[in-house]
Amino acid sequence: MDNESMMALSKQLEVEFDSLVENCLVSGAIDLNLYQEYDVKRGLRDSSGKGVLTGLTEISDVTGYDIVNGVKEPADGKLFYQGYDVKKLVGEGIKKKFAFEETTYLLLFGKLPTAEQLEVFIEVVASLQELSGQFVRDVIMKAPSANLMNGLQKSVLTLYSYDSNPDDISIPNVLRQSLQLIAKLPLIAVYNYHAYRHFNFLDSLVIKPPVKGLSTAENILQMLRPDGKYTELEARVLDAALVLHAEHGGGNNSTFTNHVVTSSGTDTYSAVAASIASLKGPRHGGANLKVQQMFADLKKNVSDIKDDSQIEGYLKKVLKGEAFDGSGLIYGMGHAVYTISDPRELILKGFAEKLANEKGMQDEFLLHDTVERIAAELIMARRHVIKPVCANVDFYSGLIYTMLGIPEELFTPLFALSRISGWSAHRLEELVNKEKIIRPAYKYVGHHKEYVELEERK
Ligand SMILES: CC(=O)SCCNC(=O)CCNC(=O)[C@H](O)C(C)(C)COP(=O)(O)OP(=O)(O)OC[C@H]1O[C@@H](n2cnc3c(N)ncnc32)[C@H](O)[C@@H]1OP(=O)(O)O
Ligand SMILES: O=C([O-])CC(=O)C(=O)O
Repeated sequence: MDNESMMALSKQLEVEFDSLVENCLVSGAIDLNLYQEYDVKRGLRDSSGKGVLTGLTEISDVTGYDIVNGVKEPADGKLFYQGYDVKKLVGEGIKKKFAFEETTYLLLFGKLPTAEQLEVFIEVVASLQELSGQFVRDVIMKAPSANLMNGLQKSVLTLYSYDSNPDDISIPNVLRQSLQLIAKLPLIAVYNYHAYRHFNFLDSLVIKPPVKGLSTAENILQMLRPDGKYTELEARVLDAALVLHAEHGGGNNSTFTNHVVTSSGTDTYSAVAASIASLKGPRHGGANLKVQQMFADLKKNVSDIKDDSQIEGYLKKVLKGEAFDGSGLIYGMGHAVYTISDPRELILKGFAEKLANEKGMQDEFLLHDTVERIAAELIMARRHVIKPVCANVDFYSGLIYTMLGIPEELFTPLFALSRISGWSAHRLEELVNKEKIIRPAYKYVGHHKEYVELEERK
């Protein structure tokens, strides 16, 4: 049975299927007024859009408002990891080589490492940075997925079978597993990409091991490229991007997912695979890929990318669900917490401009800048402004990765291999505090009915 027939229904069953779809649509529709009547916090938000308080954390602080004379005012976004401003962690003028490793240490252990502690930590991670040939052959090379995030989930879930103590959720064991996954995920992502390209597009299959002494960012670039070469600027920009994606509080969808599944007492591989599943979504980390695809679509539909009115026309169609993927969303725009700005986007925009000038891609940068400006105005005009709308971390990351020669299939996996540091820190925090199982309530709004025997149903 080939893939298509395995997933396809016969013509006759297709008709039956359509009526089942109809049932789903009717049965699943809940009267929207009931949400107000029962004061349901849809999307775990209150009526002002603020997230419902569901936990406490010391790992990071994400703010989009200032309190001025006791009143909440939209403000430039701020992001602190373990109390430190993320702008400082990225490194002044991006001079640091191991900023992502330093950030991971900080997130996991709550303090900045000394030079010696960082050196030891880098060595520990490097010693775990390997995947056996057997794992690459039996797991990564088998049935590669077009969306590498599914390949990442499969690989992470299968590592459970290679662990002699997988279900132990004591802190030492979970820390060991977390460090192993942090070390291995860059390899898993790059190897999944090579396998996908080889089996689907007949590209040469080059599986290179990581090189000891290189940073995670450098190793990603050297494992990805056939000649293994990269410039210092490329490695530093990627390192900075990894720092900026590493953590974002307990409430973002993939980290909250991790808290939810961790609270059930499940194993580390299942918890991380669940977070990867969440991050893949286009309203979360998957937005970086959608932004890239949306710009490609815009260029197909707009004859002059320097003409603001044509760009506005295209974006209006996107918002109406008449262009691009029909979702009505302009990807890379909007945020659940940030209002005036996302601090990560501002830093990434700076890198994007620098790289664009170096690589002669100023037009591409200017197009992003124009879309960012017009999209914010259009979204705010359309949704009767509850709060200002800004571009988010996913808006410029794809442009940066493209300028670094990183293929779009790896955009969201790059997010995952960075965010795993934050997920791990939150999983450990959940376990250290022996939290209760997370179990919100759902109000039943259906009707109780008498059971009817099969032969009596109409
Ligand atoms: C790493 C990250 O996860 S960053 C986010 C990445 N995601 C994206 O870029 C996808 C596009 N953006 C979005 O879908 C949203 O802005 C989200 C998911 C990020 C945040 O959603 P919310 O917290 O619900 O946003 P918020 O409360 O500010 O605004 C909600 C309203 O604005 C609309 N809106 C918000 N952003 C957008 C957008 N980018 N395009 C179109 N409409 C938007 C929503 O549809 C909603 O409209 P409604 O009130 O008529 O239903
Ligand atoms: O906080 C959020 O909701 C989404 C986000 O920006 C992230 O996870 O980086």
